[in-house]
Amino acid sequence: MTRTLTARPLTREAFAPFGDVLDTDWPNHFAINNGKCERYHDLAAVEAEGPAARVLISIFKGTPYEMPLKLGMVERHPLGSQAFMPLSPAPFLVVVCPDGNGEPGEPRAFVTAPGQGVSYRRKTWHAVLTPIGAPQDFLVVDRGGEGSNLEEFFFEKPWLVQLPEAA
Ligand SMILES: NC(=O)N[C@@H](O)C(=O)O
Ligand code: NI
Repeated sequence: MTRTLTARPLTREAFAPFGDVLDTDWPNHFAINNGKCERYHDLAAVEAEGPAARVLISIFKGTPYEMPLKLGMVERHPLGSQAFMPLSPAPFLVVVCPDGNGEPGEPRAFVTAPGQGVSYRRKTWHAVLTPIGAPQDFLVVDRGGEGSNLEEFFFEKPWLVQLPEAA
């Protein structure tokens, strides 16, 4: 029997065990540049550990996945965080799992608000970047350097992740 879960709207509180939400619903903000700009400060910590570690800024041009998502694999980055900030105001699907002795526990699925991003904390199990309905570009901040920064886990039975409106 296929295991199904339904994504719910992303909130800072629900996502807190897995990382940080990137949006301007954030108390730590202040005017800069003579008041011509508002800085939403320190939304997430960037982690970059291990040999020759450095922080990378990249652009990912993502292709949408068919929904409901057939989730067969989650991954994690033991040496660094990974942040995805969409360059267009469309929701995308975020799936994370708690860790249980080095293996992912039951997934939790979220749909971002348009324009909202996420930063996965180091070692957080997550599905790969999952745009919904149309191609979407993202600014990505993650860890470069030597050593392997990728662990993958393949579920014995895939999860079926549906969007809220499909529930
Ligand atoms: N492979 C890669 O850089 N991206 C993944 O880590 C991902 O989370 O999408
Ligand atoms: Ni990743």
